[in-house]
Amino acid sequence: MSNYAIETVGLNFNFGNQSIVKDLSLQVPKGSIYGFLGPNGAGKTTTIKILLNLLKSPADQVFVFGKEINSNRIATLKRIGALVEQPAIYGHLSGKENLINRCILLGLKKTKADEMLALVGLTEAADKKAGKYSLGMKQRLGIALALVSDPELLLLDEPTNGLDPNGIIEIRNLMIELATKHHKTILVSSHLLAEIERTATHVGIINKGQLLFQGTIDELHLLSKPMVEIEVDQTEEAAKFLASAGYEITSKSEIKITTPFSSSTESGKINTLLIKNGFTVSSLSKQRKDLENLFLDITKNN
Ligand SMILES: Nc1ncnc2c1ncn2[C@@H]1O[C@H](COP(=O)(O)OP(=O)(O)OP(=O)(O)O)[C@@H](O)[C@H]1O
Repeated sequence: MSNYAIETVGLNFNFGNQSIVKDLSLQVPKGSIYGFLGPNGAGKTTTIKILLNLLKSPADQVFVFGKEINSNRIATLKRIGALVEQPAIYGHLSGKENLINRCILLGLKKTKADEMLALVGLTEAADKKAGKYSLGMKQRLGIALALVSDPELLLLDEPTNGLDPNGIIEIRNLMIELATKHHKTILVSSHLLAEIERTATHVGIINKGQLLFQGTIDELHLLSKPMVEIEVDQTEEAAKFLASAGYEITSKSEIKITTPFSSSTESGKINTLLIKNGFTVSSLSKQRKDLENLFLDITKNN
């Protein structure tokens, strides 16, 4: 049995003669929150639509819970809940009525509506017209609608797009709760790493339809090389001096210089060298490149 909720094997997809997804091999482990990252136009929505069989993939390139999607369409889709682009909500109906409608459509008990409202934290707003909901509440209702059928896999396409910081935190917490308490596998797309780095257990980064990185969030962290940040006076001269002493200068501003970290002893040597040569070092610290910059680097070089 496959350990992956989703596996694509060298997936290719074209719109006309434009190649949109290129040799994409995604591996989304069961139970993970998989952050599917890439800048605008990278091919995230297209891939999610392929996973939902809204766009047809070539045979034997897309597997959901180990089953080829084209030949197991209905059975597979029953196991997936999705929020792609705008949630399909009736604005003139309350949140609860929207959910009841969905329950009727799927032949489920209406009591499921209350359960879903509680799950996404909308119980108090149950009877309010959904058209009057804030953007964040609409997204949560969209997720509740996707969850009605109790799917094992949830595909969320940029669910935090346009939300304020509170809305982002609410969706983030909801995803964590769904994965940890309700054992859902979640694939969530975003163009901002910062939005999902505290939520995701795994990350796939794509640009121009190609996978540039895939691994656990810890593996991504390992890629970010540690640096030594030195706050010093006369940065221009200090940088020249360090360069002449054989140190690589990665960046320099009016107040600080950065150089790659090699060891604590080496950092100590830099400190001593600067002080002995008349510079005033006000601080020297080891820093890791933040993930957002790492993400920009990975996508920029593609
Ligand atoms: N129906 C379509 N017909 C032709 N080209 C399309 C169609 N849908 C998307 N594209 C193109 O496919 C590429 C990938 O688009 P996609 O929406 O998958 O990217 P994305 O990573 O989701 O970006 P965003 O974050 O902007 O939504 C873009 O160049 C887009 O213009």
